[in-house]
Amino acid sequence: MDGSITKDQPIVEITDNINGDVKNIAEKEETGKEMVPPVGNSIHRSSSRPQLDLSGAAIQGNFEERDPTILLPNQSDDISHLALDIGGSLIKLVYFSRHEDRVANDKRKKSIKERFGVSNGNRRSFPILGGRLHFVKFETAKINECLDFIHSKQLHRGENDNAVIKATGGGAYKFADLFKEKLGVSIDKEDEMDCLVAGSNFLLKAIRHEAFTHKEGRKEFVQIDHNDMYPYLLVNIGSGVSMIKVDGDGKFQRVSGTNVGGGTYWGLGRLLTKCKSFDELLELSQRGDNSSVDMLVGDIYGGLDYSKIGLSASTIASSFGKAISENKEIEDYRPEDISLSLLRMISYNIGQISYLTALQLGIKRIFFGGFFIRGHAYTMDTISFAIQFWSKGEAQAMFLRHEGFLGALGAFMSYEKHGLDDLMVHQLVERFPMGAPYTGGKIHGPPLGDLNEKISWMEKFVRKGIKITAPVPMASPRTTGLGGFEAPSSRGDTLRCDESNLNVGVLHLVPSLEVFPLLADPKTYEPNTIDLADPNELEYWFRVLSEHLPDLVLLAVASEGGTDDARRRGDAFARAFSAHLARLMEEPAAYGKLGLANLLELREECLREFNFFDAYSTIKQRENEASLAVLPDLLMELDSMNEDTRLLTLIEGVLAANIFDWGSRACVDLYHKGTIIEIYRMSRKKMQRPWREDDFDAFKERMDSFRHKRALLFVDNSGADVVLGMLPLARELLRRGTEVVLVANSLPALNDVTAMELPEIVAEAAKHCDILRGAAEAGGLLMDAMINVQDSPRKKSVSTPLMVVENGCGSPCIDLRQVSSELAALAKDADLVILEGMGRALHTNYNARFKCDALKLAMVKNQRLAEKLIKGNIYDCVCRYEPAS
Ligand SMILES: CC(C)(COP(=O)(O)O)[C@@H](O)C(=O)NCCC(=O)O
Ligand SMILES: [Mn+2]
Repeated sequence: MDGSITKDQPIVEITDNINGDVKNIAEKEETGKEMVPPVGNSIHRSSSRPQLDLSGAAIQGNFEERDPTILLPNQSDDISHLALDIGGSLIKLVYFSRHEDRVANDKRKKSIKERFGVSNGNRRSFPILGGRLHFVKFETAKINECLDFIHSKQLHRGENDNAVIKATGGGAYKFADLFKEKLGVSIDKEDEMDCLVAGSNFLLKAIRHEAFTHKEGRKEFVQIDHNDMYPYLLVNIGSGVSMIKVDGDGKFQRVSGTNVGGGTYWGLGRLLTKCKSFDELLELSQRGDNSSVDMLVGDIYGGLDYSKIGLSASTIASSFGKAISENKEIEDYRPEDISLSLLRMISYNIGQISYLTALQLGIKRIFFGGFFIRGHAYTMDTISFAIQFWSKGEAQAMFLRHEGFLGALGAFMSYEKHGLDDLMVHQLVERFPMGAPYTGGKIHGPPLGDLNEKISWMEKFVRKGIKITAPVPMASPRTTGLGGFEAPSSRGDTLRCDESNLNVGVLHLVPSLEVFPLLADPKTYEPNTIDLADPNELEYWFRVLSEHLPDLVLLAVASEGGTDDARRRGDAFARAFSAHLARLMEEPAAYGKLGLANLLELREECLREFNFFDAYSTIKQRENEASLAVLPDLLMELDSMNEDTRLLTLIEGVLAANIFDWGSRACVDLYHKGTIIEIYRMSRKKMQRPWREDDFDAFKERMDSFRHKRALLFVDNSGADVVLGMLPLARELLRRGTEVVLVANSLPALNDVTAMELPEIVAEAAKHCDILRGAAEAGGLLMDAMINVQDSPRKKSVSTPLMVVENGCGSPCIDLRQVSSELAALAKDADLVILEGMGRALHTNYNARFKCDALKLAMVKNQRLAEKLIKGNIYDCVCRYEPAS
């Protein structure tokens, strides 16, 4: 076949091309309204939940914009969107935004057509978003900032003038008049316990990585079984402490509590150390050594353990006990030591009482919440230790990532229509944009969603020479285990953009997401083949991603015309992504359980956050054109083969063409050495069997003896990968009478082909192939894309259909627990799944089991992964066939 390929095109000259090739695209604004195409009945969620009413939905503004505002004329307007928990020291806000907080008149709006030279036709090009749930906090002392924030975002605006905001906490009473006076809204007071329980139940049910244990500085997420969740003890540590036995939704009883809580720590701490804020006091404890204040077992036993009753020498015998025997005044003690001693005394006490309460009531699970904890490692370790110690290892403390927002979330849930009560894990996507959550008071993060302010804010940090790390908590303390705590490690000179240590991002509510119905066991499905728990692994992948960053920024900036504005955004993107990496390097579990797929997705999200929609658009287009030019020759050659040889050649072709991966450093280096076609040829030549993992014979046997009804082909990269690899394979399946659905990304990621780009590519390919033309017509693909196809008789098609569907994500990987409802609907009749590429077939689904036949095809383009996963080498291939399980 080598000889038959005639058209060669240079593949890359990265630096030359990036800046030279990209044309400046005129900015365009459109204000027209277009109807959103109706979503097919088969994929409509039926639900009792009072979710958004999408009937009659219409785009407001530019239809082709990425996440256009969608007007929902039939959605009742009283949908709740702000709730508060006004505590003694902090105000917590939960608010809902129905669409992205974007500047209404975004100057960067460009039509998809203009940008990528493809037609959008009347296909849906965006996910319909339910909305976003934001978590924000303010110091109560700075309530005016909170009021300003609400006002600036117009969160208090109901449709009618006498708007009501749900609120809980003492401040709901105290500040009701102020809200009326300043915002003209009434506060509807909700019971605090009701709210805490509602918030906690929601979180435990709806967020996958919500509850975790924290021992000796290590966080581990706990999978909560929704069918075996109750009863549990909820310990809410605010100023005081409440212990609530929860038996179900709305079913609970306050069973105990203690007046020694967060207020005690802060109050005593303020008196004893002169600290000005709770966070300052907590910060101080990081550098403390409590042994100078506390009386330890070793102090009593001459440095020895009291081993007979299981007490090590470093166990605290009496908090502050040393102060009685020494002739010292308060000034003689270090405030750091006092703060740590206080923190340990109070945390330990709460842990002990909680355990005794749980024991008395026969409760196995204890969850801790409340803003006292603040994601502070030392506090959590102390509570965990107390429970571990007193239960002799039988019980363990669990913490909640949204610990401080239970009340506010519960208040939100108390609106009659909130749309949350029934939401399920797969319909929520948590994202971590820079500066989220916004924090008022002492620390000013960038206001959410305002890109310009966000960039200026980051630039300010850099000018001051301060390192930014992304939101969330402090470094883990060094502890020595049972009772023997060493001094907690200091946070060094790193200033976080959010000192308040919140482990929460923005919750995207996407009602249209579904669990992929062909997963054999969704409960045990784990989409991260590499879970990065091994620190060496973590460090390696962090380095790879950091090293990739400069090239990516160049591409991203070029894709936006290389303007000053693009450069500024590129810079901010690089800083933001590096900050996330630094944050996660320090605390890998900060954003939930971390896998490689999460990191790769975070990078794409971060690009989008800074308005880089498709950094690889030019490369994708060039490679598509080059590959389409040689496709007719390839198809001719395939047609000259017999069926047996053809199937093998096709699988070889898919594996060979998977080499075109702009996310792999090794491959990008390779592209400097030849044209697309040269590299494709070279790659094919190397395709000697057996491949490192080679189930081809089993697959072939199945294909020879069984005709699948419908195959889902999860496609990967643009250019040769899809055009010379997956399309010819799709054609073969069609030829054998199997319906084919090409499953592609909803949003761009690296050089992956998107669902929006595919019809055009298929149409181009169909010009040279009757099978593809008939199938694409039958699948409704050519309605708008085929306008250029000449001489195509418009008779009613009887061919096996070829369809395209978006997968619901914008990542180089795929988490099959959250796919588009369209894909889920089409999957119901499918009996073959083909996953292609490293991201989807290896990083995420190498170990996934399916209810139907599955084929996983990928070239491994990373030496380390090759060694680890298949005990092979870079450019080795995987052809893993697994019959239905
Ligand atoms: C991002 C990718 C998963 C994309 O691979 P693909 O799915 O396109 O085959 C892959 O390029 C990757 O894992 N890159 C790691 C970085 C590197 O090896 O340089
Ligand atoms: Mn890819």
